[in-house]
Amino acid sequence: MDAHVTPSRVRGRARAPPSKSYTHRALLAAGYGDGTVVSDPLDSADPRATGRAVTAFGGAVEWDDDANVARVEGFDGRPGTPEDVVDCGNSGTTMRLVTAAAGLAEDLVVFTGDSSLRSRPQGPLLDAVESLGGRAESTRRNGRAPLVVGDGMTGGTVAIPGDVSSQFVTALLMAGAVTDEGVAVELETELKSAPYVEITREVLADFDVETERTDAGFRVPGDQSYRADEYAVPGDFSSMSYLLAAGAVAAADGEAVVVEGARPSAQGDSAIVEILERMGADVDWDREAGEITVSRSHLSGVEVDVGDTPDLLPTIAVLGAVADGDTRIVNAEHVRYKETDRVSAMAEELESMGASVTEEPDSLAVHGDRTDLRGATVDGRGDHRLVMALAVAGLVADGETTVRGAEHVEVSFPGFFDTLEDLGASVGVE
Ligand SMILES: O=C(O)C1=C[C@@H](OP(=O)(O)O)[C@@H](O)[C@H](O)C1
Ligand SMILES: C=C(OP(=O)(O)O)C(=O)O
Repeated sequence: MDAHVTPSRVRGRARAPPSKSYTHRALLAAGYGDGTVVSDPLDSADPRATGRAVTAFGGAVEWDDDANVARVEGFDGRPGTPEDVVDCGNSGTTMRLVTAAAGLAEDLVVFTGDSSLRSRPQGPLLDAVESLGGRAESTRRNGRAPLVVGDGMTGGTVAIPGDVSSQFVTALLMAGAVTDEGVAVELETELKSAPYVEITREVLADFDVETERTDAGFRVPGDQSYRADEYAVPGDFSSMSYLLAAGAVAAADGEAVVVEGARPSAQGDSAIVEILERMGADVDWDREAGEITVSRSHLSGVEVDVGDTPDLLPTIAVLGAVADGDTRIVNAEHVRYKETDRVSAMAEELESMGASVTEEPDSLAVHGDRTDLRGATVDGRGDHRLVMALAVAGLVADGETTVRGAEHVEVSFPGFFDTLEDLGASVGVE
């Protein structure tokens, strides 16, 4: 599907979808336990993939949209052997988290995913599962899915790089809690995307599972049980970033966009508020009410380190294209290992809208002074975050912008285009 966006002004209130990261973890934590009602879950393609894995392991997930809950029955600690291969779709979080879970299974589990997911790195996690006593292989022996995993990982100490994906650490902590020996993760390189491990630790604590930081990384004692009758998912700051960016570049004169569902949590991507502030946006976060208000103002380029916040890169790149001066997005190499290589994908797609950019291996600079955004046909490349960020750029580009692959918002923010339209944007999806 294509989204056609023409220059428009936005205003009004919008609710952020629930957090994808918290939903994945809550569903799997509930699966490790003996049942939890997850309220306000994100019902989108990626968490659905985690739900399918929990079911394949012998649990059950009932999505009740009317009651706005997912009722999860657990698989009681150790995954059973699925009857078929498990398809993780487009979801890196699912594949990483359930690979470590499958390392606990007595038999073998086969995981696959779409072509994007089958191109993403899994090698360090496979090596970790093997060194903890399980079996984990890439069928193509290239460190990528399809994967074959199982054989009863027992736990221990494992060294792992920190600069590929924090999801490896999350996966090992979640599975490690139910191993005999527990798991100590020693980081061989600096941890990127670190706040996501804190999200994990927050969710695990809410399920009565203890974890700790160590000098070398993290540790989870073994022989623990996951327990929570209910779990409530907070709003998603990565998804909010598109709505806030829309307000900052396209709010109507004297009006604002108010984003609801913004209660503080461990999400690193709440840094979008501070980034907007530094760029000169008129933004206010009422933490108690969970509301962020933003109006249109003159933006200036800044330097942003996305080491902790890789998912904000597409949003910041678009803000940089609208701002005056240079916006330098640094510490971004790990942003290349996502659904697409988002550093070069954003560079190329923004260039086709007339932006001047400089791409380096671990950074992206957008030269606002040399940029006049014009409408163009851009390719979302099957990547939900590219689609949403480019649609925001379309609000202020000269002429019509067509974003190809609009349906991929289904991964994390199924109602994205409706929400944008409700705010007054001129968008047609067909
Ligand atoms: O654990 C998570 O929920 C996530 C961790 C991050 O990935 P990496 O740790 O691979 O950078 C992030 O990009 C992804 O969208 C969600
Ligand atoms: C990278 C992302 O997710 P995942 O790793 O789960 O595919 C994302 O949502 O931007």
